[in-house]
Amino acid sequence: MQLTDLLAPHASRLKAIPLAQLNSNDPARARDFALQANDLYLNFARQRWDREALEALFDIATARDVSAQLKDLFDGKEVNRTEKRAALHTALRSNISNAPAARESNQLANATFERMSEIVERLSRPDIHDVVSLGIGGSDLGPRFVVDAFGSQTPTRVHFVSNADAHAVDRCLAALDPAHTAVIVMSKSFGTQETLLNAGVARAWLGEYANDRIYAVTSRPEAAIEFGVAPAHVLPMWDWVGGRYSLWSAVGLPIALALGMSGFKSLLDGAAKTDALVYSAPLRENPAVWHALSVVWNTNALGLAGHVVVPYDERLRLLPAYLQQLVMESLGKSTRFDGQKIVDATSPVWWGSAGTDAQHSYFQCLHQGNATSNIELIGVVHPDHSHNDQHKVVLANLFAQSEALANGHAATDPHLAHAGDRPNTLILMSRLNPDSLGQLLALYEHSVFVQSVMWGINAFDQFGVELGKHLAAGLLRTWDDGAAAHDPVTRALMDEIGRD
Ligand SMILES: O=P(O)(O)OC[C@H]1O[C@H](O)[C@H](O)[C@@H](O)[C@@H]1O
Repeated sequence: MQLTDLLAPHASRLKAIPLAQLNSNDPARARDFALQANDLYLNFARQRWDREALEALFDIATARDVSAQLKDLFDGKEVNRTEKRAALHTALRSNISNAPAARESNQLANATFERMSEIVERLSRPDIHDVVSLGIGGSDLGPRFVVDAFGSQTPTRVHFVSNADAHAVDRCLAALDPAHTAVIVMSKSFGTQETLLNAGVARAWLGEYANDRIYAVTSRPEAAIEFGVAPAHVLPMWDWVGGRYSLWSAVGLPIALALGMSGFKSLLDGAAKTDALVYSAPLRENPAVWHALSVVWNTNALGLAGHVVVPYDERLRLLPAYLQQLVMESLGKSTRFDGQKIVDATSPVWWGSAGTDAQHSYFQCLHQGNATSNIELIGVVHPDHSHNDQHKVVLANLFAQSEALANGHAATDPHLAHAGDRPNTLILMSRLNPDSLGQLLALYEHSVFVQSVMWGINAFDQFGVELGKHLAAGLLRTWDDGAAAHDPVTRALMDEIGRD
């Protein structure tokens, strides 16, 4: 049976009760619908659900075998069924599972960690001032986000270039000196167009320094060596780590360079704390399951097609971009494992940006537009600056927005009325540091996996990104004859650029 049908009786009951009333009728929700997950606090009381609806959701999660599937994930079973592989990103930071595949992967990860340490040390020499990381998607978004969050804690300045548009690489290199710069080419496949193009530009720019200064992280070392990377400069990736789950692997090298190995290790340790909790907690106490069920509820019971993430901390400004790939490349699918079409709606569109800036932009629409989105508000209790009064303003805004979205405001003038009933989740962390960030990111990863189980999706393939790449390659092959083989609109576009 479809989720929409299973949840429909609860949805119609709850759509008739204002969210403010749900909380005033049952004030204990404020505590009972909250969980502590190590240093993270999650509150789901402003979700438009009640105890009965939650029971139904947990029953569905039980029927869909969420606990067993989570165990399979950690044990290294072939959860990536279309590509017949494990997805063992948890083994990059935890050794919870005793399954041989998980153990073996954990050992490889530990050995790679040692090699990363050596490379970090080698690149910390005084004549290297800057390191440029070239990668895209999963080989860029995670490290870029974490390095942006904490800045460089070491003398090494780390830069990122991802886009095929060469303005990006030019702009980055123009500010650097080849005599004092190293380059890391990050590509699991070592076949990604954007990355290889930018790597070619960087290699030429490095000139005489190229041999000594190019490093690579890839699952195809032979391709990296052929490109000109010294074998000792190549760190491994494995097919059991998906790109968007790879910041815990050697793809985290830019993080290790910016934060030091100890900072990178703290990130891994934080993720391991969430792993341990998610692995052992019963469904009803499992933060990843609660989080996943809130997304499923909003999508399949309330019909919301958007999920907005607003971190009230400038350091987390790139979190929404990171989550967009993690979530939507994992769950933006409409075919089940068994090849059947999924009739239920699947992943909402995830988007967002840092608060308080977001309040002066699209919050108007969240408050008074037709409700289309679930909203996730994230706060950090203790800042790492000394402007405590200013920090209070940030937290007051976060709390106020959550209340306004949920409870609304009655007014006789309809232009001034706020309907409320905008569901939102609150996540607080005591402090933002690599450990707590690791905890948060692992929580999102596990929530994505639980959502995938609820929808019957393989969270670890991404065939949807191939068609566009394939068409672009075909266009390039026939570029000079006006892309004759393509459709009338593409031919009109080719004519248009040909006229310039
Ligand atoms: O690491 P790479 O092989 O260069 O892949 C980089 C990215 O590109 C692909 O097209 C996928 O959509 C992403 O999942 C991947 O992270």
